[in-house]
Amino acid sequence: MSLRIDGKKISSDIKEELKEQVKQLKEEGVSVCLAVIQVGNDPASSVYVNNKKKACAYIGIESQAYELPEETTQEELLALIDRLNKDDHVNGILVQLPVPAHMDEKEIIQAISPAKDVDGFHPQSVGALSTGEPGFVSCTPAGIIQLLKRSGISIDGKDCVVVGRSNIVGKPMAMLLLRENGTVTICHSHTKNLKEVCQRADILVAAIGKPKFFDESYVKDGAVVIDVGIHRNAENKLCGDVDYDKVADKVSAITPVPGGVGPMTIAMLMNNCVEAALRMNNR
Ligand SMILES: NC(=O)C1=CN([C@@H]2O[C@H](COP(=O)(O)OP(=O)(O)OC[C@H]3O[C@@H](n4cnc5c(N)ncnc54)[C@H](OP(=O)(O)O)[C@@H]3O)[C@@H](O)[C@H]2O)C=CC1
Ligand SMILES: Nc1nc(=O)c2c([nH]1)NC[C@@H]1CN(c3ccc(C(=O)N[C@@H](CCC(=O)O)C(=O)O)cc3)C=[N+]21
Repeated sequence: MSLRIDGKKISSDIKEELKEQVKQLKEEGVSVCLAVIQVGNDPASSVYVNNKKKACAYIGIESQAYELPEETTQEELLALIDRLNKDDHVNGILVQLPVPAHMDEKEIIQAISPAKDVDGFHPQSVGALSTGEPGFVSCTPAGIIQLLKRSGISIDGKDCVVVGRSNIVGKPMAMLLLRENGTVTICHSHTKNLKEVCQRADILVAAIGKPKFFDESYVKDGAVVIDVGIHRNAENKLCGDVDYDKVADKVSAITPVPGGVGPMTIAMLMNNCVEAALRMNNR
C-alpha cells in the first residue's frame, strides 16, 4: 500500500494557518492585497484565476482582478504593472501566464517589482533562490517541498530526479531539492536513457507536460513520485504526467492529479502574499 499524498488536505491546512495569521495582522492594522492580471480569456486561465480569487477571499486577503482584453498592448500592460508597483496598498502582483503571443513575457516578468513578485519569476527572485538569499520562490516547487515535509518524507541525502527544466517548475524545483540536501539530477528532452536515470530516483518529480508518460517501468520500488503535470481530456477529466494506476502499487508515496500538486501552488501563492505584506511592513 502506498501513501496517497493528499495535496488538498495539506493545502487547506496551510490556508487555515494563513487565515489565522492574516486575522492577527489585521488586528495590528496590516492588510494583505494581491493584484491578479489576466490578459485575454483563455478558459483554463480563467479557472486558475478564479481559484486564486476564492483562496484570497477565504484567507482574508484582498484581491484586485484586472481582466484585460486580448488586444491589450504591451505598453498598456506595462503601464498597469508600473502603477501597481507604486501602489503601497498592493503587496503582490501576478500576471497569469501564458500571455497572448503578441506580448513579451520576459519583459512583463521583469517589470514586476521583486518586492511584489509573489510568483517568484523575476530574475532577482531566481538569483536569490540560487544564492540562498531571501526572495520569493516559485509556488509550484515550493508547494512540493511542503508536500514532502508535511508527509514526513525527508529529502536529505536522497537521490532526486527532476524531469523537466522550465523556469517555473523544473529549474526552481531542482534548486530547492538541492537546498534541502538532496542529490539532484535534472532531465530534459535531450537526456539519454531517461528511464534508467528515473529508476535510480528515491524522489521522482515528473514535470514534462505529457499525459500519463511515466508508467511503472520508470520507477524504483518504494520511490516517492510527485506528479506536476496537468492535462484535461475530452470528457474534462484531469490527469498528470504519471500513469497513477500503473505506478501507485510500486511506490511508497505518490501525488494524485487532481488533488496533489495543483492545490499547493495556490496555497504557496497565498503564503507569498502574506510574506510580501510582512516584508513591506518591516516585520
Ligand atoms: N500543478 C501545477 O500547479 C502546475 C502544473 N504545471 C504542469 O506541469 C507540466 C510542465 O509544465 P512546464 O514546466 O511549464 O512545461 P514546459 O513545457 O515549459 O517544460 C517541459 C519540460 O519537459 C521537458 N520534456 C518534454 N518532453 C520530454 C520528454 N519526453 N522527456 C524528457 N523531458 C521532456 C522539456 O525539455 P526541453 O527543455 O529539452 O524542451 C522541458 O524542459 C505541464 O503539464 C503543466 O500544465 C505547470 C505549472 C504549475
Ligand atoms: N503567473 C502564473 N502563475 C502560476 O502559478 C500559474 C500560471 N501563471 N499559469 C498557469 C499555471 C498552472 N497553475 C495551476 C494552479 C492551480 C492548479 C490547481 O488548483 N489544480 C487543481 C485542479 C483545478 C482544476 O479543476 O482545473 C488540482 O490539481 O487538484 C493547477 C495549476 C498555476 N500556474
